[in-house]
Amino acid sequence: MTEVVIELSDVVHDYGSGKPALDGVSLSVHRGEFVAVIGKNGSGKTTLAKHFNGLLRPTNPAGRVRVRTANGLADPRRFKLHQLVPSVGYVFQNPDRQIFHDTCREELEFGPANLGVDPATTARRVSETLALVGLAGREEDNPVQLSRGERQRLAIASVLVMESDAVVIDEPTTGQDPDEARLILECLARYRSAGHTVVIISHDMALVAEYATRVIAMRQGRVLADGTPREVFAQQEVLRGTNIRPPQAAVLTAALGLPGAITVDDAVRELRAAV
Ligand SMILES: Nc1ncnc2c1ncn2[C@@H]1O[C@H](COP(=O)(O)OP(=O)(O)OP(=O)(O)O)[C@@H](O)[C@H]1O
Repeated sequence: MTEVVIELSDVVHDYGSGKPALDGVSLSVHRGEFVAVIGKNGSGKTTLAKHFNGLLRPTNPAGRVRVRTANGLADPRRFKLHQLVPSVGYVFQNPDRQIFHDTCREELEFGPANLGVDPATTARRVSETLALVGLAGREEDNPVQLSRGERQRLAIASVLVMESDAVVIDEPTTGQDPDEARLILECLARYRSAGHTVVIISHDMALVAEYATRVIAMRQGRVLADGTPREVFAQQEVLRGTNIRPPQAAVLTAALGLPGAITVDDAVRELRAAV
């Protein structure tokens, strides 16, 4: 296992309703993982993710969060939010609504400038990040000229450009067509290949199966299952009642008594091997 970048221990979060949105969650995220947090609406995914960068804090005295900083693992409470950006970046749901500038370049310069990154490094990062998200050469375009999917990728790029160790993205593909959704996941996979950790919240099980290295399934504020996509989607009995639908390939091969294939390619391979 690589080093821990985010660690939660016995985290409870109660917004005040008396029924905690997180109910005793302990887990560690390691460097280089591509984690997908899944679960039905209201299961606590966003509340969990907001603990990863100190946006929310445990409401129980025993709850503890630590994130990797330049000086090792530390409690986010010791830092102002912007001081944690080098450790964990966060992309909110509907980041499209957070585009403010007149050009793609300015949109991407904003974060590094706030962090005090020098102009030459910022310029290099802006062009590299635009290339990473498939928007090379679009520096001077006005974001309103971009397609819906391109705007989503620009909004994600505005966080990736800060080169946080880990990036947490709440529902990166919601509202996107399948091709665009795949492009977005490809961008995140490339970001991960460059040595970063990626955590997404997603309802798209086929893409989760294909891109995530680890799946955390949530139910009523607790971790219901945690493992590789293959391990988690094989637990169809456990997932029943959560409205998490494993990818079709997993359902098909399970019904045929073949061990957990989770992508169409896997299923074809397993079926060929079985006949
Ligand atoms: N700011 C808040 N104030 C009060 N209750 C909240 C708040 N945010 C979330 N909740 C409640 O906490 C629970 C978990 O919500 P959360 O948004 O973490 O779930 P989720 O799995 O991310 O849902 P979704 O898939 O709909 O985004 C829900 O019952 C929700 O109503």
